[in-house]
Amino acid sequence: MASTRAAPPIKLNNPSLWVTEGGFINGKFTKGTGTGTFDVINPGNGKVLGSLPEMTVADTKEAIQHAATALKSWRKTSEYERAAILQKIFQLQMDNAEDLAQIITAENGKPLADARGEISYGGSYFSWYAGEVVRNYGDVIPSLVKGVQNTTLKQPIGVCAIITPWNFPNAMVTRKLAAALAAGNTVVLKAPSETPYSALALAEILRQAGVPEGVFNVVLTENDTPAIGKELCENPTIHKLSFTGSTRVGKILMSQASGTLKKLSFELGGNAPFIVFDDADLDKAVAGAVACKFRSSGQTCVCGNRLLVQDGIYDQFAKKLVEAVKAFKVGQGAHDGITHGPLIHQAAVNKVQDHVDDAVAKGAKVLVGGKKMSVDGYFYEPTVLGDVQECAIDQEETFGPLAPLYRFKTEEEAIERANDTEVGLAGYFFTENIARVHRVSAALEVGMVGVNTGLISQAGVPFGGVKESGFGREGSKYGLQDWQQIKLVALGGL
Ligand SMILES: NC(=O)c1ccc[n+]([C@@H]2O[C@H](COP(=O)([O-])OP(=O)(O)OC[C@H]3O[C@@H](n4cnc5c(N)ncnc54)[C@H](O)[C@@H]3O)[C@@H](O)[C@H]2O)c1
Ligand SMILES: O=CCCC(=O)O
Repeated sequence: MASTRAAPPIKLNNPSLWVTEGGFINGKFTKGTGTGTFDVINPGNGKVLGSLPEMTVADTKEAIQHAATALKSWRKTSEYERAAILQKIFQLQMDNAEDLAQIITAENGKPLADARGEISYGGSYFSWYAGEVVRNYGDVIPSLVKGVQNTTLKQPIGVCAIITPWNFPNAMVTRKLAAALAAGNTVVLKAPSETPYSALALAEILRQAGVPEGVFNVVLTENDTPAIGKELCENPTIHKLSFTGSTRVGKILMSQASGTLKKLSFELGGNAPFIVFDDADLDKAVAGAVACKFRSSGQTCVCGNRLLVQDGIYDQFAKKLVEAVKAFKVGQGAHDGITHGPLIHQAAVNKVQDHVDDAVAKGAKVLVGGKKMSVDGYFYEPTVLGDVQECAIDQEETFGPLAPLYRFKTEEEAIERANDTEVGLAGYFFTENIARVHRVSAALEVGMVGVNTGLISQAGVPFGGVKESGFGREGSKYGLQDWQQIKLVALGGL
């Protein structure tokens, strides 16, 4: 399979995971019918890591047709057969964990320790859904009418499209794909142009695991993203689109998908409040802020975006957070001892700078950081701003290593400010008061709440948002339902 490939630019134990031909259609890696290539950049040094072929709308249509053909037999496989394949994919992902992590770090920039964590996290969706799908029981529903038995069938939706972002090059795909395949669907993935090599490595893992041809397909593009996205939205053979990315793009896709009334699942942008009450355990709150705000250098959709800190604990929290941030080791993710890596590209660095400049112009103080780093690659100093007033961050996700501290006085004020945003993905708060735990958990307008923890994601829990953060849930038993149709069978004449 790998004989005509260029050697990987990074050291891999299993070089077959570095795919260079192009996308993956009907079980084969292919360049497709496009002309030209796009470059993939290592954000840790700004250098080109490799180039991959631009694929086309025609290639996307072909992938959809193969997925439709493959659906005919894949949907008839038993839950036990699909569970066995998912378990095999999990095992292969774990067997190749180090290589897959190296690929993530090379194209996304995150430190190797984080990339290794992503591979376990991403892999866990396959093992979790392997277990869940064989316990996917139906219903027998009491009948109002004599002689009728009501039962439900849970069936696959059909051919599904997946579009994912670059920030978790493996896990954002696997969280959708594992549930989609478990439910008996076939899939066409449009991979992010920043991190396509991880998506292709996953395709190779699925190929090695014996996933039948056409069940999983990958198309690649940078230039034709809007056209290929439109095809995935408008093609009548596709019955579901699952998208993770920005709210801006989510709105475009939703309007494009309306012509065929596709089922949609959207995991969109966030603007998470991170609230520290006076009665919080200070050390837990600081550790939570470091994990939540600075994970992946602030580039996760569930990162705290606004740190609301109560007056009585504000000064101690600010001091300890600044000390913790000063201890970060920022650099190329592949280098030893690095705790925080680069941002994905220059535009991301510029956005952090814009948010810092805007907040400072409106009265905020720089407590640490506050500047781009003058090194190769796309680095911004991990930053804490104090006494932040009304500014752009209130309504915009920074998606970078910037912790803005806002002071507040009362619980009511904190909740009102936390909810004063159009989006509602995650929210966090720290308190040792049990009544407050229940009150504030109920009051936050978000899909996920972390109480006394900055990390909430696991395969077994429902991940998703409210308001303009999207709809649908991934992971957990709800995540499987999102990839199924419920069909009533009313059997009469009994
Ligand atoms: N809720 C979640 O689970 C979650 C997870 C990760 C990231 N995100 C969000 O994603 C955003 C960051 O990622 P991004 O900047 O890459 O987002 P983005 O919306 O620009 O891109 C996401 C994906 O959509 C594709 N895309 C862009 N324009 C498109 C179009 N017109 N048609 C079809 N596809 C298109 C991109 O190529 C990429 O594959 C943040 O807002 C973040 O919060 C959300
Ligand atoms: O960036 C979004 C996903 C992050 C996670 O799954 O924890």
